[in-house]
Amino acid sequence: MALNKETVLEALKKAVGDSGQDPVSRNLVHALAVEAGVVRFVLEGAPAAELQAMRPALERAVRALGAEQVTIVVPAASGSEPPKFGKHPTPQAGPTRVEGVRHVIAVGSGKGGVGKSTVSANLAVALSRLGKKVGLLDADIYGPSQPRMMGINRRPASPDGQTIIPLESHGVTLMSVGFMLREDEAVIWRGPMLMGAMQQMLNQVDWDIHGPLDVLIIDLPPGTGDVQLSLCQKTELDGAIIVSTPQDVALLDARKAIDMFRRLKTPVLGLIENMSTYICPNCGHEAHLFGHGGVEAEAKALDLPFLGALPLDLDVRLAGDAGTPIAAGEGPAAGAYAKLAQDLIARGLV
Ligand SMILES: Nc1ncnc2c1ncn2[C@@H]1O[C@H](COP(=O)(O)OP(=O)(O)OP(=O)(O)O)[C@@H](O)[C@H]1O
Repeated sequence: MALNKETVLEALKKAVGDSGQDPVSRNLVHALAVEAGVVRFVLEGAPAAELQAMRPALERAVRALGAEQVTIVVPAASGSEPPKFGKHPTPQAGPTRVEGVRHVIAVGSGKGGVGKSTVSANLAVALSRLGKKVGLLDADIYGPSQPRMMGINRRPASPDGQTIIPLESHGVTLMSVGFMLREDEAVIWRGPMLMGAMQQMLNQVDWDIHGPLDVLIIDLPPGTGDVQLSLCQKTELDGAIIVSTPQDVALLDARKAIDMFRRLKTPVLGLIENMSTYICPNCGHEAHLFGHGGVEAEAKALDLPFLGALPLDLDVRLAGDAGTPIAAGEGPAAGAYAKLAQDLIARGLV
């Protein structure tokens, strides 16, 4: 059966049995996105325990349609009174600096699922291991994955109801839009509220709670939407790093993202090729599942730095799913991230 929004919604309707109770009719399914075998949506509007209970059946139903990756975001349950989050943006003349942060680097991609969040998390951890003070802001509103990848998901405290105290994981100061979502806050998915939420995450979070950060890495949503626009216009960025796989279809979208950053006068610091080579763990044979070298060639053509190639490695996914980025350990993938981090430092970007 085809994989598209209609077939996904049909499958979700039938996934939990009783048609009167199906999550689509109950309006629990929000921000559904279906793209190249990847299905994402937010499940909210009922008690978190109930949503968590129905999640496996929904995932199974979508996978049965042939989806390769299914991301179902159930907003974190609220603890004590949370900081007020998601408001209209306050007017601001031009781009402002993020206080307590020396460098701000956005990590973007044209296409979804190319590993932008994986690269952001691992780069943050690798830089931290090299002694840098690192912050990571997960601004991927359509599928915040840092709570899972960094192995932490709870609502940050706000002693005064204004300042948001970021969390800490694997030596990285962390804030995710995923920490802040509650059942009644779907409004932040829309234009002006979204800009307000971005402003809050940059300006209300106490980023330098443990001293000034050397770098804040921002994990953007894929594509060229409101978040990117708002960020580039309102925040002084050092630049953006673009992650792509070597496939033509991913490169095509990467080009669009680069074009957007250039038009917004945000320097593109370089390109990273993810899922570059695959070494068979059994026989050592090297294969190029998504092609090879395409991103380096693209960087050359666009006269941009090529920052490195990262292997396709099952352990990278397993580590991300388990909440400890591979860069926190040892081995070839961790080494590749350490090299990337060293290179950014050598270029004076961090
Ligand atoms: N080099 C790699 N080797 C193996 N698996 C990888 C690699 N990079 C990413 N992955 C896996 O691919 C999937 C997608 O990665 P990730 O979520 O980082 O992509 P993304 O570009 O941030 O996606 P999104 O569009 O959802 O924001 C994840 O399951 C991740 O663990």
